[in-house]
Amino acid sequence: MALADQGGGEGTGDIEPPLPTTRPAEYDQMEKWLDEHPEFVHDYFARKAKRSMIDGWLIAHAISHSLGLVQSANSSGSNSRNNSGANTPVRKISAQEFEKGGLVLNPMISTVDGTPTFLGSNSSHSSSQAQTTKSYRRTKNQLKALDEKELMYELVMDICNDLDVTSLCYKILHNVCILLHADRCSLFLVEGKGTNEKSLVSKLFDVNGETTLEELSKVQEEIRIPWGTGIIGYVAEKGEVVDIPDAYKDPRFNAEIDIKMGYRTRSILSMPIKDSEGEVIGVAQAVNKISAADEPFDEHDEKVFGSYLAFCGIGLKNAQLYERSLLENRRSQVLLDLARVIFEEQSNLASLIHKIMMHTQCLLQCERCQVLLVDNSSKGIFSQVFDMEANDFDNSETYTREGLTEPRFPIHIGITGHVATTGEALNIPDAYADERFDPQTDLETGYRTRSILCMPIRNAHGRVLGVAQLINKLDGMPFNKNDENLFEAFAIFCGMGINNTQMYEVTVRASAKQRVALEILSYHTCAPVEETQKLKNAFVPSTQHYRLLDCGFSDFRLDDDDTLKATIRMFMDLELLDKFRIDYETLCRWVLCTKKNYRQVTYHNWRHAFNVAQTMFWMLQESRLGKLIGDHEKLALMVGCLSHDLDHRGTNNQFQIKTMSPIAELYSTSVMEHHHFDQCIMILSCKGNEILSSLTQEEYEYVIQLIEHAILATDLALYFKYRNKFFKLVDQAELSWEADEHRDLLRSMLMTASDVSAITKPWEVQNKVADMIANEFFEQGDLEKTQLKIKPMEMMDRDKKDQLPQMQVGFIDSICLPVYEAISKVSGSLQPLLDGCKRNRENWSSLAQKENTPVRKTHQNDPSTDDIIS
Ligand SMILES: Nc1nc2c(ncn2[C@@H]2O[C@@H]3COP(=O)(O)O[C@H]3[C@H]2O)c(=O)[nH]1
Ligand SMILES: [Zn+2]
Repeated sequence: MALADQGGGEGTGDIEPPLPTTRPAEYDQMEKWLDEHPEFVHDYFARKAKRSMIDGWLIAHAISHSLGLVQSANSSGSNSRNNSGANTPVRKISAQEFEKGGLVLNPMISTVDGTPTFLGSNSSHSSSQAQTTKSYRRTKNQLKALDEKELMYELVMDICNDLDVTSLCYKILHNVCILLHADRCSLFLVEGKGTNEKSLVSKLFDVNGETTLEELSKVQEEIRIPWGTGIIGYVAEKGEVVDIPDAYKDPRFNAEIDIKMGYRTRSILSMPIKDSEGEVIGVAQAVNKISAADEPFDEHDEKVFGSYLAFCGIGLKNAQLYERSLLENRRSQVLLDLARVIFEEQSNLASLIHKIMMHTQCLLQCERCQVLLVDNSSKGIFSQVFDMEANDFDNSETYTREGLTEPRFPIHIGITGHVATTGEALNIPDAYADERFDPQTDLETGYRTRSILCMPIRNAHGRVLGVAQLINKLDGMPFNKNDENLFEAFAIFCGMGINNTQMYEVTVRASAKQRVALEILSYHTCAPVEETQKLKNAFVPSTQHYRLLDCGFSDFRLDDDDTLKATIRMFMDLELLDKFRIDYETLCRWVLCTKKNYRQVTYHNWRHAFNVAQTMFWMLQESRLGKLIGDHEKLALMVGCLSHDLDHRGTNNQFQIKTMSPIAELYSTSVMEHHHFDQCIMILSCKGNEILSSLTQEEYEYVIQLIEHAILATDLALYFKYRNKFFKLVDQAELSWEADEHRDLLRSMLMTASDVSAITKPWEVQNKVADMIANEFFEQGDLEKTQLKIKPMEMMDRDKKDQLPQMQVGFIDSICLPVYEAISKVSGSLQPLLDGCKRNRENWSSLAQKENTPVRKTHQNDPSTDDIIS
């Protein structure tokens, strides 16, 4: 292979400038040099060859003998890239390959449950491993010495293993000459089976015992005989033998061929060749029996001929099946190649269609190939029209790939319109004879449309996306069944490719829109400058002042500004600003922004987040945990607490799922918690809010991972999942500070302990907070009743309000006491939380007794309760 022949493929889209038409002398020198240095060529190719070059090579070598379309490197001395098909290796395949022997390949698409599929059921023959074998053949004289039985045996053996149709036909004729002592023999094969246009085509004509196959193939012209015409047509149609002693006396005999060949036909013995099912697949004809007295063929000859052709029929059928399986294989290669191109090009519709058209044009060899896309918004018109002519291959500079957007024309006109509206494929041999054809464009352009093959392009759901149309086959014939089959497969690939590309374009747009939305959002999320400056300049009172280290702390006395300053105070006391080089103004902005991103819901608002952070602060400062928990962990826990319910909507995870909210579409478990974390990240990455910006990349990733873990841990479902492991470790005194998993578990438990810490507060505080929680639950319950028309769980049912005390006892028993008991065992200084929780249990319990209803272990997230939401 000459490298110059294959260079610069179109396959990957990188078009190289065309080389000059006359090949400069240095090219020849260079090529000579390359020929002499194969190692260099190999090395160069291995290092530098582009994908397109390799594809070109593969295609050229996979189907290298396609009807003269392969440009030989040294043919006419010109560079092949300037010939038709420049830049594209696909030019080297032609649909005519598939016409070989007049075979119609099976349709490529079968239908499974109404869905088109390429997986055919006709693969039985294609798995054939058979090869054409070159066995030893006896000479003519050796054969003549055999008796008739032996001869028949030899001649049958001679053909039984040959799977090449041409060589097999040659052998058959050669042997028939010997068997029948005939001067010449011919063989015709049936074409167009299953159609109304069956005919007989000469495979080999006038073979005598002497001519070789090579000699014959050089001179033979194809002779096509219409079905039922002449002697051959008669034999095929009737399936009968015809024995004619004197041809010139038979009206079916056509003397023209004798005149052309300068030959005199006397006797003829013509016989059908049938396959194993008795169907005529060809006709063999022996001419002029060689005998001393010019006797014609006799009954005995008929018998011998008949017996031999019975075997030939089977052999021929096998060879045809084998040939077809090879072609099907080759066709699969072509389609695979197209599939690769299509799936490589997902981003640009125009370029994708250009590539598809190029492949189609190359394979189906027609003058024009068009793809018309249906307008998505106004279904009655084609929005884009792509048009490629055969000579566009030669004018790649002038050819524009962009689809013409003007003029838009209505779908209801002409052939394309018919296909787009009905979804029906059309194969029109003569456009002007079809009333649906609109000759207007021909009139305007002077072009003459003859044959048209037009197919709908559909997406996976069967919606017509557009229409693909081929005009005028280059060989002047109408489009045939094979063209239809191939083109249908192309249309399916087109549909997939166009669909993918359109989806990709939609996704790109959606993503751009989302980015715009995020930009706007982050502008509004951010704290206003004045507020940041005010907070930055404000005096931050001490921990004592805010009683932040008071276990019974409550935010009730504090106004919003105080909650902000108290938050900053906690960061200061934990020395997080110094340790993580957090810019003070950035911290102020971040705290403000975090607060702003809590909604004004009844319970899950900023105040809740602030209280949770305070409990965490208290635990980190007051207990021995503070010494064991690392600074990065402390930072993550504080950021985690403040962010853990960001953008809460006052409704729980189950509600998101039941209402199919967009958040539930994003996540299937810990739905809201994932959203809280996403919001946290969004704020942390907002300009001016980057409190973690001084961390190294590694530290940053670690802290973010800890924050995520902390926020997700506030999903009580996860608390239930992991707590037993933790309780066991604590009970068996096996909790180890060295083990990452143990630390993870501990941090999770601390998050839960902080999250539900209102339950540990003095009674007035707990009572008020419980009321807030209950009210938020009732609000969700109201929504469930009114919007979802479902019965809410008791805890959320306003009508069951009176049951609050026993439900609080249930909540304490199932969730709170176990966690406080466990963490008090880890650090004795956390005991006040447990004590507070127990005191509140007493209070709720005595209230429940007053209500005189049994205490129920009820909580939405406790799997041990009956009321767990399904
Ligand atoms: N029944 C009840 N549930 C509570 C109480 N305090 C907290 N919770 C629940 O515990 C959950 C902890 O995580 P969230 O803050 O998301 O939501 C909280 C409520 O669902 C309470 O006093 N009573
Ligand atoms: Zn919470």
